[in-house]
Amino acid sequence: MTHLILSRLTKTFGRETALDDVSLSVAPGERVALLGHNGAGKSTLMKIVLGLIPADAGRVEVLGAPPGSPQARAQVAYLPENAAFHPALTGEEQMGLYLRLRGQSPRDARPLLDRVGLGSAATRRIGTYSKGMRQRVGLAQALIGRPRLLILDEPTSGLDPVSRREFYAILDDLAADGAAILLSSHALTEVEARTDRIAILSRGVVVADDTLAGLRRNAALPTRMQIAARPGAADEVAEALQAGGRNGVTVDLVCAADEKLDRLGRIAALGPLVEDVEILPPSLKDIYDHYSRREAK
Ligand SMILES: Nc1ncnc2c1ncn2[C@@H]1O[C@H](COP(=O)(O)OP(=O)(O)OP(=O)(O)O)[C@@H](O)[C@H]1O
Repeated sequence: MTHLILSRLTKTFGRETALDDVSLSVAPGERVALLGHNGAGKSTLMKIVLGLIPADAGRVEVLGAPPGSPQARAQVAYLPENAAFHPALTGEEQMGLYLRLRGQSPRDARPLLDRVGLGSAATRRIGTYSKGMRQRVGLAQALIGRPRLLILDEPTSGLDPVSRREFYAILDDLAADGAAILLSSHALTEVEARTDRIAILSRGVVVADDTLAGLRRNAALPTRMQIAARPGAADEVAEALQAGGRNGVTVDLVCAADEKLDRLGRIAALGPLVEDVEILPPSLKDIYDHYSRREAK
């Protein structure tokens, strides 16, 4: 069973179309990133999945049940963008509170905090935690009751690369245990690490839904090459390759994705005139901009 199915979802607020014919699914064990600019519709989509607001049209299935139904709620966890905790409570006390609210023993607080790497800070007040640590409290809270679908709203924004990696490592374990994960973000650089699929929302429309490799391939953006010429040979190299840019001994070349091998062949044919070649593939930002600029289909 696919854990989350959205089919032809539409939601408007007055004259504002927040979601326009959105279809998306997340299978067990899959980590899907939902990317989009401010106002693209990410939070609206999540609120519909959680059953907090209704869609105008379309179908939503959360673990085979309607969103917000007791069956769905029992198996769905949510981490809001700015999860707030009581600063005077320790991590353990705060988790104990959440556990009691879910009808579970507060004794489970410690193992949950251990799981997100907060075991050693469990008895410290949350007011003294860093942003990364507070995000982990949020994740620990989301893990209560072994949810099968996790909805995480910008969980990695503001985290440093190490915290982000550790966060993804926890998500890896959850996915390996069969949970489906949908997380939102503004930036491809933040989710590139370890998600299985990336869906890009632009003005309420899904403009791309693919693996990062697939997005890269389909965007077919130009590749840059920096060719280090032998001292004194830059002009000759630039001319032979009909390259525009030149910076000292380095010749810059921009070519279409499908011309890359041909260009490399020509560079290799220059033999000793060339000392080195650096290939700079399109950046994640270039790829994201390519899709998010694309008009709705
Ligand atoms: N309750 C509401 N009333 C009116 N308009 C709303 C409401 N909620 C969302 N919108 C509008 O719907 C659109 C999508 O908003 P949404 O919050 O889903 O975007 P988002 O992708 O989550 O943005 P952000 O990254 O800034 O959180 C926006 O144009 C927003 O102004």
